[in-house]
Amino acid sequence: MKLLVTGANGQVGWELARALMPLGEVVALDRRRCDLSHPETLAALIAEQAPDVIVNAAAYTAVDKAESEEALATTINGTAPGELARAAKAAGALLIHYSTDYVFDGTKSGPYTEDDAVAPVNAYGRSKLAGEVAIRASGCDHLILRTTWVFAARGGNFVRTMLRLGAEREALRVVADQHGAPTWARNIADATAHIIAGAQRERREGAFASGLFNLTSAGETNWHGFAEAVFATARSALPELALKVTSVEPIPASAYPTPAARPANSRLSADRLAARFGIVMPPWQDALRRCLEELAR
Ligand SMILES: NC(=O)C1=CN([C@@H]2O[C@H](COP(=O)(O)OP(=O)(O)OC[C@H]3O[C@@H](n4cnc5c(N)ncnc54)[C@H](OP(=O)(O)O)[C@@H]3O)[C@@H](O)[C@H]2O)C=CC1
Ligand SMILES: Cc1cn([C@H]2C[C@H](O)[C@@H](COP(=O)(O)OP(=O)(O)O[C@H]3O[C@@H](C)C(=O)[C@@H](O)[C@H]3O)O2)c(=O)[nH]c1=O
Ligand SMILES: [Mg+2]
Repeated sequence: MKLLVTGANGQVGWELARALMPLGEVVALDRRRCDLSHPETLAALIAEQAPDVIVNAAAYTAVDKAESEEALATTINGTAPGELARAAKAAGALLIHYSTDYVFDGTKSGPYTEDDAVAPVNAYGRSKLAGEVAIRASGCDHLILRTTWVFAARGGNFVRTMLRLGAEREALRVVADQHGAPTWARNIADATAHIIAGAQRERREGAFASGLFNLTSAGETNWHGFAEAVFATARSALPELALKVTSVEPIPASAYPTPAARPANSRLSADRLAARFGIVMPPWQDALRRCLEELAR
């Protein structure tokens, strides 16, 4: 089996290059070799590579910047996945694509299921929704995996931002009225490998159906709770990191103005993924500890 990964230098893309190895030949392309801001180049690239599976881990993920660059974000997150999907259809390949909790407005009280209505409140969310719609319209075999609050030992993410700020400042203020589940890129990649193996088995048996699945850590918190857990875990897992921070104040989002609005509820139900692929993701606290232990090494 030949698997083509886009966004090879991203949090998830980096982990995929390792996690997919047991499944076959992995060709992991970074932005330089596969640029989603030029969707018109993708059909030829896929035809030439002739993969059995395409895993699209490339995305425009700068949520605040997307407010002033919505056209570019939409090209990368909307138009390009549509082109990959049409190329996947032509090649008879399976497309795995990642989406986000930010397709929701966050007004639901419980966890969102895959059947809940979408209503993005920011440009990034609209661009990611455009990608989902374009993929569905292509008719290729696909699985769209919605994840949330991704972190990893490398790359840009909230954990690394908190470790940097916590080493610089004594007091931090962090939003406490946005709720979700931090998800480790490694767990996403490992789950993806398991999902691909299951999906390819289904496709061989003629039992495959394309679909949408939530893929997030078990448990929930808010950004303030996550920040406090980062510092508590770092104090034991990363003792050599001199943390200055002594106060982490919980604040409402209204006291932390940002260009992009963010949903208050980002919690996603994990039931559909468990039922189809038998995957139960670990609690976010366990993933955080393992990630920080890795940072220490
Ligand atoms: N990060 C998060 O919190 C969440 C992410 N997701 C989704 O999960 C998926 C993986 O995200 P994640 O790994 O966290 O994101 P990252 O931001 O860590 O990685 C995204 C990668 O995409 C690459 N990229 C950006 N623009 C282009 C382009 N024009 N052409 C090709 N590659 C490009 C970046 O390249 P470069 O390294 O050169 O900048 C980067 O390597 C995405 O679909 C994202 O929308 C969903 C929920 C939460
Ligand atoms: C740095 C900082 C952030 N915050 C707040 C801002 C925001 O509400 C929250 C998280 O900030 P971030 O900018 O890290 O989060 P953000 O970039 O919005 O994260 C999102 O990224 C995209 C790609 C997704 O798909 C989402 O699932 C989600 O992970 O923390 C504070 O309250 N205090 C701080 O010091
Ligand atoms: Mg961000």
